Amino acid sequence: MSFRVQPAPPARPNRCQLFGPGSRPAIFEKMAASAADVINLDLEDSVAPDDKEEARRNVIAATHEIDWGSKHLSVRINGLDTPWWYRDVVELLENASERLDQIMIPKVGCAADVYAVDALVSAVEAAKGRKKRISLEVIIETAAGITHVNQIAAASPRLQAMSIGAADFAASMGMQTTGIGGTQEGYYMLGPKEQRPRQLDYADPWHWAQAAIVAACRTHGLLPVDGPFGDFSDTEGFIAQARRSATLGMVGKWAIHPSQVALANEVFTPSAEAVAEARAILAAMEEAKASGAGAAVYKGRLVDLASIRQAEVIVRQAEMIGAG
Ligand SMILES: CC(C)(COP(=O)(O)OP(=O)(O)OC[C@H]1O[C@@H](n2cnc3c(N)ncnc32)[C@H](O)[C@@H]1OP(=O)(O)O)[C@@H](O)C(=O)NCCC(=O)NCCSC(=O)C[C@H](O)C(=O)O
Ligand SMILES: [Mg+2]
Repeated sequence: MSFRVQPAPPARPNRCQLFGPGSRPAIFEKMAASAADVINLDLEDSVAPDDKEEARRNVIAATHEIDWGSKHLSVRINGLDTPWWYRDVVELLENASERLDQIMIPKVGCAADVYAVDALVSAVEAAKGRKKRISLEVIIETAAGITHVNQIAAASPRLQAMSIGAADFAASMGMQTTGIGGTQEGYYMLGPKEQRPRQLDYADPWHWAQAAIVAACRTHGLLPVDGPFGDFSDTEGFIAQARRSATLGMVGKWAIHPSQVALANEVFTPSAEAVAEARAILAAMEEAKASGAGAAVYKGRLVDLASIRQAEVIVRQAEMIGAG
């Protein structure tokens, strides 16, 4: 391993990020009452251009008036290619309460995008004497964003999390789909000619980008998060996508409808069985170490020092969520 020890990500639960339009204050209390670990009040793409100013006012008021409990309260600002983003930052940090935890930056294409927002946040934070240091989250949802994912992950000490935005990512990459996340019907493999017609084997078009995001996040100590799954009537599809993301190392997933919150929490909370197995592996490795061995056999399979690191991931996640 490099002499640079891999930094740990922020020790806070991030199993589900529930989104809601800033232009729809009627649902804010329901968002606050949800089981989501993170709340994303949106000023960007779920808010129509004519509603941008009112949405900003609604969100600022919500930081004063609503009890968000222990949730991580985040506001998605408009993209840096719009006339709104700088006023989003200035008015939020001049007027929102200290309850605001985070600003989410959409469509980040390079480290300089993060630097620009960090500079403006730092200036207004200092000018207003805000006590709580605002964290940042970025969305990787463009060709430029995935190309520069590593420099983006290292772009600011405020950065805590990085999400993939499947809808804009597909548009930016020119992917032939209007689906938001999950299985894409045109992305499949066929078996050998003589075995046809066989069921189609659907490959995963998001895998490479998700893995690149996880690698950049783990290298720089950020939380890697899967973004939206648009068809909120497709419970199985959501769970399948979330399980793939969890297996790749992501810590959570967005919910764009309240029905998705419990699904994300279930997938990203290690099961009691998984935690028990991880603890048993750690115990087996303790015995092996006591006898001077670096490797051991557990239930007929090899466990060694790498198994300790794998098991510790599961136990740490469970303990942080209070599930283990
Ligand atoms: C998707 C929705 C527009 C659906 O809203 P609605 O038709 O009201 O849903 P329901 O009738 O099923 O509502 C059932 C009850 O749930 C409440 N509700 C609805 N939405 C939310 C919510 N987000 N949080 C909490 N509660 C919610 C309703 O009020 C009903 O309550 P009750 O009457 O008391 O039973 C809507 O869900 C919505 O707007 N979702 C968020 C959309 C959003 O924020 N999109 C932006 C993120 S995704 C994106 O931007 C793409 C990404 O950037 C990328 O590029 O990939
Ligand atoms: Mg988007």
